[in-house]
Amino acid sequence: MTTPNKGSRPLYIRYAGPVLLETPLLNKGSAFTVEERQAFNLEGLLPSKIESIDEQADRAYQQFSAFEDDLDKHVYLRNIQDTNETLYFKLINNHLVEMMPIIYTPTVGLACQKFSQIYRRKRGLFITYPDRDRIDDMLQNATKQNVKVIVVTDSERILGLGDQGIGGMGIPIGKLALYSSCGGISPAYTLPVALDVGTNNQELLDDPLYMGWRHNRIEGEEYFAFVDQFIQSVRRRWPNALIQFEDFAQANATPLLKKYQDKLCCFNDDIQGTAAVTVGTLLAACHSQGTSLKDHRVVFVGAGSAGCGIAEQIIDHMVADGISETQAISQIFLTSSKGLLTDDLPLRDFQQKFAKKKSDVAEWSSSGDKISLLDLVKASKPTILIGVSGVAGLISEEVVKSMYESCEKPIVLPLSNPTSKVEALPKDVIAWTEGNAIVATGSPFEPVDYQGKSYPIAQCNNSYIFPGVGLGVIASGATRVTDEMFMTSSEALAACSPLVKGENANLLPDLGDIREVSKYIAVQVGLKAMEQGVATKVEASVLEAAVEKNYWMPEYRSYRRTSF
Ligand SMILES: O=C([O-])CC(=O)C(=O)O
Ligand SMILES: [Mg+2]
Repeated sequence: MTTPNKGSRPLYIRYAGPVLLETPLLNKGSAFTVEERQAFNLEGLLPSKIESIDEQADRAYQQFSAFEDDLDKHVYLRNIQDTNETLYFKLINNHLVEMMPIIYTPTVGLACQKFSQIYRRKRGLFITYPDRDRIDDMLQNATKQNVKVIVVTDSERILGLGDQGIGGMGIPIGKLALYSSCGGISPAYTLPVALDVGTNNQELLDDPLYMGWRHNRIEGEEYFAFVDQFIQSVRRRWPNALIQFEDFAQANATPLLKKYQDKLCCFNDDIQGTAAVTVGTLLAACHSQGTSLKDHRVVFVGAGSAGCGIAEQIIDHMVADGISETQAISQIFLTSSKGLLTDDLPLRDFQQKFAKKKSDVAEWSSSGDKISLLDLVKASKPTILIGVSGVAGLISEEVVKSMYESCEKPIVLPLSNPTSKVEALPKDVIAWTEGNAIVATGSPFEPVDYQGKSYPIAQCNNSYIFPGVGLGVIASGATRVTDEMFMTSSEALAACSPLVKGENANLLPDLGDIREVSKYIAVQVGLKAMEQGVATKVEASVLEAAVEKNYWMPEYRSYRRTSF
């Protein structure tokens, strides 16, 4: 990576002595120079050898490699993050492919479940319901002064693991680590937030070590009023900050997005980010097959906000490809535990438009009652199958084989996270379809060997999207995140797919290339923001330069002392 950094400019700082070594954004540990050690009262506090960041990273990598257990590795890395953020990101950048599953999906899921057991040091803000009248003060206490990106969760639906109380804080921390390592947004500008509205997870409530508010979840009007208090405080403190909603339960995710989408710079990653990466993956798959998305039939396993969000974006693309919205909707089928969504079932707002007329499809049911996934696959002959249910194993051998009977090259995306929740294992899908399926998953999987051939499994995870979208928003100064900006991010991702280069290449770019991909997405998203009038218009070359300029790389800056 050769991106120029603004790192050569010295930084004027107020801290010295042990406090400087305890400030993760500023600490350089053994890399403090002789002059800095003298100027900042550090003499005697460190071993004498002055090290480079590369030497430090080599030592840290050796220590990391000595751990066998992934959660231990996670704790180790989190500890470096809380001690020296520059070194943390240097290490992650040097070993992104190996470390991403440790700092993010799937290990972060376990870290959330065990948050109170593995807790070491403070990071981010915990905003607890009983303190709701002091949120302005709490935002003043944040160690970061110039916050540009906030990832906030209320932890009610952490990955596919459900309510994790304040343990959900692991997710904003993990997502923001990717903002910095993949999206080049300096950690000085990022803030993870956990809204502690209680938990309904009895195991946590009974756990003496649980560190959150021991109370059942606040719901309804009080809940929405509390979230609004938080949002309004953020607007007062950092009016231009981008807010990413993460892992809210379905029942709240869509209303919150609808409420704030047009009023502030925000998005919901599980709805819009997941949809964008999925559509990007589908576009890449279509491109490799020489097909158009508008000619596909899509079955969803799971009909929550993520599934409906993906379905919405697929429809937008089908319409852009030239078919009517009605036609597009007729090619999309969503199933929940009650089978195919039909108009005789109780439906959430966001599910309504996808429900089929029961009278039109009643005969598809083999039981005379609900239309099961298998019934649906037999009747609708899908070419794309997407798992967003959070339930392991729902995409069965029978279902995939039945799909394969009427589709030579099925596209199968079991997307649920973490790995333990995946709807089907890639190796099974490949075997059930005699090596003919295109498979992508939400969590990382090793390539599959089938009959002497290796099949790479793309990780269709929103990490391909949100860092680039965030960088694009910041670099362009966008004030809103529109649906069209997400649509653009899908197309930009698909344009980076290496599959076109060879039969066995991966559907999505290598993680090792994710920084370049994020920059490309950022520029496209920024241009779209300008086109839509939510960012000030500049030449593309000016935006490209802004993306480069905003792209932070983990290198130490030299320090000068501010006069006191
Ligand atoms: O975190 C991930 O890997 C993807 C995601 O947003 C989710 O599953 O909630
Ligand atoms: Mg999420």
